[in-house]
Amino acid sequence: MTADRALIESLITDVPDFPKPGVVFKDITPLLASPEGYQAAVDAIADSAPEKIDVVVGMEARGFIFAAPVAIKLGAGFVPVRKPGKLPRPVFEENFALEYGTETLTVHRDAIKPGARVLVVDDVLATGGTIGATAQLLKKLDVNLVHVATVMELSFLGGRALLDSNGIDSFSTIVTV
Ligand SMILES: O=P(O)(O)OC[C@H]1O[C@H](OP(=O)(O)OP(=O)(O)O)[C@H](O)[C@@H]1O
Ligand SMILES: Nc1ncnc2[nH]cnc12
Repeated sequence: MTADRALIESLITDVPDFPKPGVVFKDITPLLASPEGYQAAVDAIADSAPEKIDVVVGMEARGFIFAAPVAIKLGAGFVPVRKPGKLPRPVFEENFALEYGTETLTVHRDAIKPGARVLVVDDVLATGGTIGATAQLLKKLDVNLVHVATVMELSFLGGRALLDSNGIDSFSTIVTV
């Protein structure tokens, strides 16, 4: 394990039974509060991009925290995928299930030019519902989803299967538990 990966892993804290009994919540706030840890996570995600990226997509809310600095670092644009009722112009939307409930994600219908090379960034891959729904939104926008990167993967929840079924063949994560 590299020193950066060990640092990042050490700064993510388990919180049992949040937001409901039986869920072990991975709290990234200590990582964000560490200048070295946060920088290392942003650098590792930016380095994971396999080719030139036009647009980095981040999902509300924790995805924004990593996706926006990665976009700046790559010289790319940033496009938010948001929860319902937040984007002011016409949207595409997708409903899905996650570890502790159900959710809907939306994106502006004209957010990204067709064919643009897109990197999707989020904090956690758990069931894969969030990334799967985002991939469906990006299909509607007819863009080229080049790579998906997260800070952490909860491998016991099997999210990779949903990535596969959504045609995502390029995925990386910094920490796997
Ligand atoms: O792989 P999945 O099962 O979809 O879970 C991962 C998602 O869950 C969390 O978001 P959450 O919906 O809790 O919202 P937040 O970012 O606003 O905290 C996390 O930030 C990921 O986006
Ligand atoms: N266990 C977990 N910890 C943090 N974020 C999550 N998103 C989905 N499951 C999660």
